[in-house]
Amino acid sequence: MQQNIQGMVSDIIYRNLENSYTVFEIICDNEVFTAVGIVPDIAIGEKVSVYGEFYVHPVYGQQLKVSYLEKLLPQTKDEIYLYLSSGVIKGIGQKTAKKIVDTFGDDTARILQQEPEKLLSIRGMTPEKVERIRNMFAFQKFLKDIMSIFSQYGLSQNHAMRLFKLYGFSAISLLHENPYFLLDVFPELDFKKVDRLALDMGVMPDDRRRISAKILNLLTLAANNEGHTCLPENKLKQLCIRTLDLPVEKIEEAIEALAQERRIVKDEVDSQEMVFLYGYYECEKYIADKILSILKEYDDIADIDEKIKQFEEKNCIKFSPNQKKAIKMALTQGVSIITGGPGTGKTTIIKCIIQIFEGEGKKVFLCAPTGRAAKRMQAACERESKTIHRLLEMTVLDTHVIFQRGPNNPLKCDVIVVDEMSMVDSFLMNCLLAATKPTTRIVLVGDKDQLPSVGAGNVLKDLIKSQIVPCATLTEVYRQSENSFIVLNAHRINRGEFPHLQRESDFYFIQKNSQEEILKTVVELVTKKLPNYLSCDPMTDIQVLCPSKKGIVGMYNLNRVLQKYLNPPHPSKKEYAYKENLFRVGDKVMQVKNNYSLEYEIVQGEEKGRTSTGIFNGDIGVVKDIDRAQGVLEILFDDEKLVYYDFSLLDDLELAYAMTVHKSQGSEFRCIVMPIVETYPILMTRNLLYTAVTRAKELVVLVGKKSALEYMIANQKEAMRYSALCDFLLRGQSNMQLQVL
Ligand SMILES: Nc1ncnc2c1ncn2[C@@H]1O[C@H](COP(=O)(O)OP(=O)(O)OP(=O)(O)O)[C@@H](O)[C@H]1O
Repeated sequence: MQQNIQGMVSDIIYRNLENSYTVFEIICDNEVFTAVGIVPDIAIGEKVSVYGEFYVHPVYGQQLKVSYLEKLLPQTKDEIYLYLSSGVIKGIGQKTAKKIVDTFGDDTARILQQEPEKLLSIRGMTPEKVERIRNMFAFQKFLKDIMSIFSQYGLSQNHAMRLFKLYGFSAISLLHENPYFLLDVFPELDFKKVDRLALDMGVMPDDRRRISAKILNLLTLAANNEGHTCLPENKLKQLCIRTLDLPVEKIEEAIEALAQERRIVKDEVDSQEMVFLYGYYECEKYIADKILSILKEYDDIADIDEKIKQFEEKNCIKFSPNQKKAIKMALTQGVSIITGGPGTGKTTIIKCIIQIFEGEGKKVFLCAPTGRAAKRMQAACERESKTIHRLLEMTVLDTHVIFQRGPNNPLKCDVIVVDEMSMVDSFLMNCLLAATKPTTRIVLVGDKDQLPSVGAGNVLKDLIKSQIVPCATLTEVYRQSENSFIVLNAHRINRGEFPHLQRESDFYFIQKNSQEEILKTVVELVTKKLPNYLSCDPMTDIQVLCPSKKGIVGMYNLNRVLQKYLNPPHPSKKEYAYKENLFRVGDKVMQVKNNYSLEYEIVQGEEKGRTSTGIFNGDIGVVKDIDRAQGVLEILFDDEKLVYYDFSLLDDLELAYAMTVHKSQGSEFRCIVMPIVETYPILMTRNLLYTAVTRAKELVVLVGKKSALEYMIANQKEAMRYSALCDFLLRGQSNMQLQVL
């Protein structure tokens, strides 16, 4: 229940300067309350009125979670003196404060708020100080005005303050001009809340701004949450009608107007009228056009068969005809795709291709979408491999990501090999191709049956589906030893067959029916049995992968329980509690959002001392230290990158004893343990199970219900993605053929 407390700020325990997250104490009727929240700048001694809910924090006890803080500006002479002399305004101390109240007496409050320029008559006051006073009062008024609107609609003070940072005082007039601009700035806001606000502000239900905002918001959420680069127009219209309750003609008019303004694009894909956000349309169109323009056959490498033979002899290997075909294709085509499941020889083929290209004096660049995948590629190929972001020399300017490599400064190489292509989304593919010279050959390698990219688009599958880009599909499995069932079972699962189970193997299924039993078994395995069985460190070598985040055996609960066993509290281990998470020195953690500007220093190996930026979604680290005074966690990512991780970023960090299968893409672990439970059908799919199983190098243990496992293997329904790349490729090719005729 919302409570209101009015009192004086008596202590500021912590304040994050970047996001204004503050822990502070308020005295009210001789009682001290601890309050936390994102609030405006406050000083000890200030009078405030705070609104929020009390809750009991597991470590710090009862706290008020502040949803709105209003400064109660001083009114009387004495209050103003106390307030100004507290140092709340830079450059004004006790002496000046006294002069101000002595000069203006009971009129001081009015002068400060309405005519601060009159303060210039006081010795020591400068125009800058007057400006600071004016701004401070204006900011308080701004917050009061905006919160008087926001608070009725469940919109937070945090959003109000972020708006101020972006637009200053003009945020209010922008809000009045078009309340829906809030959704452009914060697409994650609930449309219904903003809509209620707008309607109450006088926007008519059939106002074009309202309909346009809904259309853009639906397309943005479809891309961010489900990976669609476009939506069928009919579906979009229905979704709009359902929320807005307006006739279809009104929605059609808004779609046309948005298309005229080039904020969206309408185009027919696969005989269906689709609607795109302009950016995604451009991305997919560019990818298709660029691919078509670099698709060509090269004949500059002589005696390919002989060169492959030399590689075979040197590496004591005999390539299958299919593998040889894949190698020749990559050596002679402008763009090519090599796809196959685990152990089908993709890495071996990449090595052969690189050696032959390099033997011809060609410069080859290797890259992958994630740091861990790039590292694995580097180790396997014994050559430098970078993340695509690093290859493109990414920098950040005012929170905008900029790639130094692009059409005017392309990558200087003859060949680019991209591994783990299934994880590359439309945006990244677009940027990579933009930085590729027309004469650079591109070899795309990946497993098409893995989960698709987190970001919008369906790049690898669309490229394959088009049948325009030469593609080799590897099916024979080479990595097998007598007792190894991981690879064998991954392929069985991929074919829809139940895994082969036998004692003394590296693939186990432990049947447990209730969620409580599954939880108990997973915890026992990770903390006791498997570390003994594999002689390994459960922190680094064993990874629990969950289909879902919630529930008894969901990621959140498993993390809480496993932390208790694997990194229990100790007086020597510093802790910091943030929202539902408690971070402790020694914890295994994971970054869950791309942060392009986060700085790190390499502290191990050849590159020791190098500094750079960028910690990405899925990167795993260990908390090395916690400095509450500075508000930072020291985290070592990927065993080598040391980051001073500001508390303001903690929304992007999770415990990683357990992680979702989606987050594990592109990573490998010695052992994976996976609870198998009945959950949402969309999370009980064959390719989710397949992705999980293929993460393990030495041991797979599935724990749960047999019927749930059978359901997953049978459920081929992948989350469907709307994208247009395949269609654009086909269309582009037929246009080119028409031009030739
Ligand atoms: N033609 C072949 N004959 C014998 N062994 C082979 C052949 N091709 C590949 N191998 C071997 O099979 C194993 C798996 O190959 P590789 O690592 O290249 O597969 P992969 O597709 O990259 O697997 P993953 O995706 O799991 O990394 C390696 O030990 C490799 O030496």
